[in-house]
Amino acid sequence: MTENDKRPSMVIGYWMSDRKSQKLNWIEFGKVCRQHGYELVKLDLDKPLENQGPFAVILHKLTEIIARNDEKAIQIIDRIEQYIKDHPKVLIIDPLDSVRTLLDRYKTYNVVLNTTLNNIDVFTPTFVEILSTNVKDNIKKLKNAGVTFPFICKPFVAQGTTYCHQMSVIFNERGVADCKPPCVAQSFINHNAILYKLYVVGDHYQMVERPSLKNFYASNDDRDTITFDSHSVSKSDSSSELSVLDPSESAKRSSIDPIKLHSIVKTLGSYLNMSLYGVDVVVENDTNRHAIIDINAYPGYDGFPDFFGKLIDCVMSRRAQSVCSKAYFEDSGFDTSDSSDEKKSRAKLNSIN
Ligand SMILES: Nc1ncnc2c1ncn2[C@@H]1O[C@H](COP(=O)(O)OP(=O)(O)OP(=O)(O)O)[C@@H](O)[C@H]1O
Ligand SMILES: O=P(O)(O)O[C@H]1[C@H](OP(=O)(O)O)[C@@H](OP(=O)(O)O)[C@@H](O)[C@@H](O)[C@@H]1OP(=O)(O)O
Ligand SMILES: [Mg+2]
Ligand SMILES: [Mg+2]
Repeated sequence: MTENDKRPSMVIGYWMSDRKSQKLNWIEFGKVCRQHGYELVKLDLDKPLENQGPFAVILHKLTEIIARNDEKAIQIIDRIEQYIKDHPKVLIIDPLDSVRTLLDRYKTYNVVLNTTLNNIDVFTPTFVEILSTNVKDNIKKLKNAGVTFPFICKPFVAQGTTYCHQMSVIFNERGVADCKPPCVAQSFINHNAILYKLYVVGDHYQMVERPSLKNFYASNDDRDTITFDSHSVSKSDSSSELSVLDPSESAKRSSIDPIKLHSIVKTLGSYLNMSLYGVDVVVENDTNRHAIIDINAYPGYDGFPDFFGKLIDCVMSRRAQSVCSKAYFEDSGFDTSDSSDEKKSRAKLNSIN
């Protein structure tokens, strides 16, 4: 055993679905954690966390549990929130309230609307919430909000359910009957079928290009509603016919502005209070304005180089920040030496080693 092996570790409690951990090859992250003095332990959501810790960090993708909202799911989330309340020094990536905001498309678009990003030509397309099935009322609502045809209809819940990626493009008043409330109606932005995905891990980010929906025009106003699953359009291997530009259209490439992307990350990180998220951006034809059309908690990170290296870096820098935060000082009576939780954690791991 080397000196390094004997170094006491902090415990990172994590939870994500087995499907997600397989996709990310999560076992490898355990090795990266060890190299940095952390131990990775999967949370058993059916048992009290008190007996599983103490944890220095809780790292999670709980979107599907939060979105489920049934009795068992509520109990699980309550348990986690109670643990965090009882252990204010635990770092949670990301805070559950912040994730809840992102699970609600309407709230998310409102956050973007209220940032300073508008000053640099980054915007969220005009949107309105549709809560009723009354077509007449909905037409009025859309008009008042300034949502124009064609528009895209997206389920309120943004992640974690089977239906949350089922969308429709609506071309006329007749099509308004196809809105499936509760949903958000959002003006369609023509962008030559190119989507830019901005993946964020703390202070690091990476942009990847993806296929997207083709251009649709107000002059297509007699068309029937198009329904689609977003995961069949904008994955790296998608080849949907909805992404094929009409032959008359030039496939002129939009120019994505790296300075705008940088500002998006810097601005949204603090407004959202999130470390692990993805932002979908399209560049409007002709105007070159950058539209934020979607924000995802803990996205796929497909194509993100050295994801685990950046993730542990994010954990460590967020810990350093939280150690310096007011809460820490208040709670520890200005004693910046080991917290009792950390001592217990070390003792436990030393006894295992
Ligand atoms: N306002 C818009 N204007 C034009 N195209 C849009 C708009 N909003 C969404 N799209 C298209 O629809 C697709 C799905 O929309 P969105 O990203 O909101 O769905 P999602 O299910 O949340 O996606 P993800 O899998 O990234 O979470 C986008 O990838 C893009 O091609
Ligand atoms: O399917 P992928 O791996 O790509 O990841 C997708 C991820 O699915 P997973 O995390 O469950 O795998 C989705 O989460 P849920 O809606 O399912 O909660 C959502 O965040 C998408 O935006 C991600 O797509 P991306 O934005 O990265 O293209
Ligand atoms: Mg998206
Ligand atoms: Mg999304």
